[in-house]
Amino acid sequence: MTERNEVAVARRWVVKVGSALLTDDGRGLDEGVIARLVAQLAGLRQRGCEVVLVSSGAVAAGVVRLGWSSRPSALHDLQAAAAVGQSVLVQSYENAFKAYDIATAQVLLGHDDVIARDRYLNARGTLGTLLGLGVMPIVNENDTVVTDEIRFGDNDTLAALVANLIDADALLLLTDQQGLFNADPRHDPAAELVRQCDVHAPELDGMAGEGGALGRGGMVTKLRAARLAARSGTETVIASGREADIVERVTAGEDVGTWLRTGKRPQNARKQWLAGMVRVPGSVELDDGAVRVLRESGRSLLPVGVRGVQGNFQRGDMVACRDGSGREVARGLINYSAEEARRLQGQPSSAIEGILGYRGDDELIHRDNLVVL
Ligand SMILES: Nc1ncnc2c1ncn2[C@@H]1O[C@H](COP(=O)(O)OP(=O)(O)O)[C@@H](O)[C@H]1O
Ligand SMILES: N[C@@H](CCC(=O)OP(=O)(O)O)C(=O)O
Repeated sequence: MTERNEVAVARRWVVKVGSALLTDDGRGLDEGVIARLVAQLAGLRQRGCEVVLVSSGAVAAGVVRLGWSSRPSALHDLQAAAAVGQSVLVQSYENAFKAYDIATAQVLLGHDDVIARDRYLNARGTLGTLLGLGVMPIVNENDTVVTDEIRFGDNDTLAALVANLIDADALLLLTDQQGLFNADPRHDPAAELVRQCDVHAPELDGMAGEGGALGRGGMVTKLRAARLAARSGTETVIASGREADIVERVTAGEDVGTWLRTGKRPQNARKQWLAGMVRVPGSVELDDGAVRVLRESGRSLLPVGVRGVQGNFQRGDMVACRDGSGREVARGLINYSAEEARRLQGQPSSAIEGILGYRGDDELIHRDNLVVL
């Protein structure tokens, strides 16, 4: 068993492909790279893994499709290019995945979708459903509407947030270098590849440099992304998308690229992250049965087990769950507003539609979004 076994056991993957790799030295999409990548991702799926693809390349593809000679600098031109190029990009992927009988889904996310908790739950639900359906989600930033202040800019950060969102076991950042070197190899020919390191090791900060002409963030954002991904216990590997069979080799646990180790089990880390959320605008009081079920069987909280609702909160807010004596037994992200929760308390989930007039989630708080204290 190699040390990379912790990577090889990963079943849920986020694979991110950067512009530097995809875009044929700025001349548009490199269809050869896309075809090879898609073949490998189809293979990963065949081996029983779930995959979400985060792909850059919209702006570069749009610039070429519009017949422009270089990447513009004005925001609206960049957004127009992204809108045009995104169609080209997903069309290329859809064509390529079709050969493997895999349907694709375009998922465009912005900052609010992964930070605001109601949208967070929606994005999480949709991605989970797509994975369950065997579809390949292809994620990019919603470049057309984001403004400078709130854009991720680089897709490394977006990929890490997607990894948090779906509790990915591992994140693979494919770029144009073999991995993270101890200095930028473009400027230092003696630079050596870091094969593995604790993701939080401070010495990594001095090694990671800026990106090239095409990519946006360089290794700085890849390192930051690996640290973000570690919050949900996700292991990160940075590797070269130019190397043959790279996806297969990384996912099989071969010692290739740079492995940034989290050193923590996924579930614990995600729960720690949830537990660390500071704003708790309300609480629900549970009956004894619900307290027992949460404590002993780690199940979801259903409306039927709730006796009272305090405070004012929205869907997606963190809410404390208290026992009859007011002691906090758990906390989690709630699926309904305070006003709705008040109407649902004590009721069976089958009554939700009749009470609210729409069919929401069966659970008040799903067990994946619940931390028992
Ligand atoms: N320590 C380092 N090790 C490897 N690459 C580095 C390092 N520091 C900076 N880089 C640069 O980061 C670039 C990859 O990032 P980037 O251009 O943003 O690509 P992508 O589009 O794949 O995200 C590499 O081409 C490399 O020149
Ligand atoms: N959303 C942008 C990608 C931003 C970008 O270049 O990211 P990356 O190459 O991953 O650093 C696009 O599709 O053009």
